[in-house]
Amino acid sequence: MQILSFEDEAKHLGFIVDFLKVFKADLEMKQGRTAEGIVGTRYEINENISNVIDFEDGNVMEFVQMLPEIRTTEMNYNYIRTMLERTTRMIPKPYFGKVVVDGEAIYIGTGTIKNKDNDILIYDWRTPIASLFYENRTGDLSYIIPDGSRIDATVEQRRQFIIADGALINMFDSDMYIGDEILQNMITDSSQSRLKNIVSTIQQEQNDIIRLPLSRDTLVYGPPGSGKTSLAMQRIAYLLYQHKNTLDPGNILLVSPNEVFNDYLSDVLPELGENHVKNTTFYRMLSRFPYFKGRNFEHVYENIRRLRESESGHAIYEYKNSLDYFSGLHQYIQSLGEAGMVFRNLVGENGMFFTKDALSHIFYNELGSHPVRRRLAKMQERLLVRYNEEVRRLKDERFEVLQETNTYIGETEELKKEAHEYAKKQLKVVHRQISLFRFVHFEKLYLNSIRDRQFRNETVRSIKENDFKYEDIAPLLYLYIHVLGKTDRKIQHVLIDEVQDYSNIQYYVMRHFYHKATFTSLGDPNQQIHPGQKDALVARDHTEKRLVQSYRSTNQINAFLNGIIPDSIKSVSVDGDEVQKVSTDDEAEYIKVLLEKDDHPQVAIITPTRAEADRYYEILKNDFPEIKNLGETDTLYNQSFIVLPYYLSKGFEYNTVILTDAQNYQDSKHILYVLASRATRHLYLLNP
Ligand SMILES: Nc1ncnc2c1ncn2[C@@H]1O[C@H](COP(=O)(O)OP(=O)(O)OP(=O)(O)O)[C@@H](O)[C@H]1O
Repeated sequence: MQILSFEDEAKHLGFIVDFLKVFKADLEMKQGRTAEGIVGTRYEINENISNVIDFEDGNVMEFVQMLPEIRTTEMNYNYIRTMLERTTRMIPKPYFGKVVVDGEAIYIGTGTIKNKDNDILIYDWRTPIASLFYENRTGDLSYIIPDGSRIDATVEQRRQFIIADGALINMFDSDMYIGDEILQNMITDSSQSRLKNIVSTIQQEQNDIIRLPLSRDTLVYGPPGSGKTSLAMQRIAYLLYQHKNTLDPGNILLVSPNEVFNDYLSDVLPELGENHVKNTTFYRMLSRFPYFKGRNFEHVYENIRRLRESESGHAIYEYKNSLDYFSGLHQYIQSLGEAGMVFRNLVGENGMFFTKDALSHIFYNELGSHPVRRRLAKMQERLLVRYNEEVRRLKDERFEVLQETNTYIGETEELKKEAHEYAKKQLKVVHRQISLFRFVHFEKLYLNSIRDRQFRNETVRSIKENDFKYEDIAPLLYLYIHVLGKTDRKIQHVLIDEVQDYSNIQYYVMRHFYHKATFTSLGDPNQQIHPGQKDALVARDHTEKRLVQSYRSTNQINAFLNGIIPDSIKSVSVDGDEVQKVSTDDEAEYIKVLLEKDDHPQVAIITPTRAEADRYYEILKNDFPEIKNLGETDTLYNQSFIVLPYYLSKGFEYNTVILTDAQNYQDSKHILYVLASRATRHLYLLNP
């Protein structure tokens, strides 16, 4: 094998950059021409055809004949646009890696580029053969092609490149990640935002997970900084590439603890283009069902705060999230076909429309042979028929009254309209109850599922006050989804980040609702910051993977983390300052002096309460005008200087982290662990 020197590689890069530039110019020209073509065809259609479509004349046929041509031109246009976007993006950095496989050089970048003869000049990192690069070693290896078969290959060389503005800066022949300079540079580069595109330094254990088949559920556990969120993103890009004919971004859902991921995704994965992957939170699932509109549910943040700040509330929280309650709820749902379904009276402005007993009679006696969800659907149909009859009856009745009292003559149509409006108004509430299935009393069903009397009474009280707790969301959704058979069939893959923060019942709500989807769930049991204890996740038929290495924080910070939870992290990072434990009477003053003295590119001041975050913000905002007080529903993620209460820090990463009043976490080692692991370079604990 001939080993290319730096000069040879620089020459090759020059050739590729020139090729891309010419390719780009060519695409721009084609784009112009295709756009003109589309405009021209549309013009022709507008001028000659659509104005006078005439079946006799035959120009409909002419139009139909033009359709494939229009479609091909538009597809062509879209293809050119995608290629142009890709080429423009790749000119400054066409590739980042190379493997020489059985004598052939394979250059790897963020998209595939071919020349006119269809030779591949650059391989997309998601192609099967590019997988060899991420094995991080040379020798006899193999990779898997889409039909599932394994191809043996001898990797003779593995090379990484640092390229900027189309010029070769450096290159490394590397077959081990230890001493991987590019990875080290990336880890220590604090100038970047939280989530970087890690495509050029994906590690072997991460690569294995990214490339797991779509058809199986996967559960990934790994310590803070092991790249779980990053690899969730890369996995999305990978799956979309692998299944480009059957999967589009709209078929993938990312469930994360906060709302910021849409911004990340388009920033981090430019290869996804403009197409957006859907992102949701568990809480936001509620808004999919208008049944729950008008009910006030506690947010997860309020829930954590309430439980941390008060002695009470823990027992009921734990009860409702327990496997015991969940299995009871499930059995209860199974038995509803036989007995126990609860209905509401349907009452309009003018009195009773349908009693709950009558509804129950229909459900159990008239429709008793059908499955529950079918019965309810049929009941809804029948109720709507009854509603229409009643509207008609009320309208006629009203029309008569209006006619008798009306002093003008000849306005029958207007009177009919007025009577109709009146009738609909009388039954507006009833119509809403029917169409939203509010004739089923889900709150009552929920209460009946709570066997513990005291918890049941407590729940009755909070429901009466329209003060639903966070832990009420999952059982209510579970009931609603099961009883009515509601599912989302569009989503084919769900990625749950921070899965340790969900209880079994929450997890199964998602499993059942997205029942066509397979799941990749990622988390870390050591990072559960919710104060309530819960049973471990019971996930069936999962491929379970564990990550061990952590790429975020300095060795000193990782050592500190291992001090909190022994042997939890394997550090592959760099050395930095010692973790600072500071005793001070005036924490705010200490922070001011600290931040004025040195340049800290990104700082997060993490406080034990919301009130404290507000207080620090007030104290610091004059001296540091760029400071931002992070709110509970903010979606920003790349602020250089923020103050935030601890429960909002999940998933963030900051160059410098300052924990105020750190003695607050003395008895909550998991929280301290999460907070300390947000720091990449500098960690200060004030009054620990
Ligand atoms: N292979 C890699 N190459 C370079 N950087 C990496 C790699 N894997 C992870 N990182 C970096 O490590 C940091 C942590 O990654 P990420 O946030 O994905 O970890 P996580 O496991 O989700 O952490 P946490 O559990 O604390 O939320 C990020 O800055 C990420 O860019």
